[in-house]
Order: sequence, then C-alpha cells, then structure tokens
Amino acid sequence: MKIAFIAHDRKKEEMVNFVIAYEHVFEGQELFSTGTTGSRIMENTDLKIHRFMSGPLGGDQQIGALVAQNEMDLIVFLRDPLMAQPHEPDINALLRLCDVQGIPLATNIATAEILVKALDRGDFAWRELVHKYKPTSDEV
Ligand SMILES: O=C(CO)COP(=O)(O)O
Repeated sequence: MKIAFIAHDRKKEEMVNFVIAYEHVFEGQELFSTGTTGSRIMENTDLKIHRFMSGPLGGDQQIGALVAQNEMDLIVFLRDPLMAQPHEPDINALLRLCDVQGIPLATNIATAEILVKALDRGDFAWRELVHKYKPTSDEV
C-alpha cells in the first residue's frame, strides 16, 4: 500500500508517536510524506520514507498529484485546526482530491488509529482491485 504522512508543526510529535506505535504495520509499505514530517518520522523510527517538498513549498500538491491519479491508498494528515496556514489552498486541494477519488483520509489521531487497525486487519484489500482495474488516462 502507498501511505502518506503529513503533519502540521504542532501535530508533529503526535504523528511521530503514532508512527512509532504502529511501525510494525507500516514496515513493508510504500511510505511518503511532506518534507519535515518525513524527517521527523525517520529520525525516530527505522522506516524509509520518500519525502516530498515541505508543505508550504508544495509538498501537499506533490502528494495531491498521486492522489489525483488514484495512486495513494491511505493518507494520514494531522492538521492543526487552530492555526492558519499560508498554503491553505494547497491543503484544501489535497483534501478535495481525496474525496474525488474516495481515498481513505484521516485528519485527526482518532480516525488515524481506526484506519491503521483496518489496514492491519487487511481491510484495504479493495485498494488492490482499484489498482488492478484502474482506467488508463484516455479512458477517464
Ligand atoms: O505543511 C504541511 C502540510 O500542509 C507539512 O509540511 P512539513 O511536513 O514539511 O512540515
């Protein structure tokens, strides 16, 4: 599964603790993140993560490009609902594309816990069918 981690600054510690707690589930998956979030996770775990740009520099949009192609299987995006972000339009665009494609998205730790447990149980097998029967770009 392709999984992306994104956390705003005041949520980064929560994200790191979450990934540490479920490192055994994330091992062997294809992991992606925005720049600083990925650095923080890799400093604290043995996971290898493909890091995109930092969020304010376009990282959300880079992940959004994979979402638009229905490539991403799960996104954990711990947003800070109490702090305005300079790149709010990029964030909204990413969230919107998740809804366009119907991609599982957790924006708080409670949902993230439920989704990672579902992933561990094998509840994400339907995503393999999505990849198998994905229409080519000229069929869309
Ligand atoms: O701003 C972000 C998401 O909108 C996160 O970016 P960083 O992981 O680079 O801090």
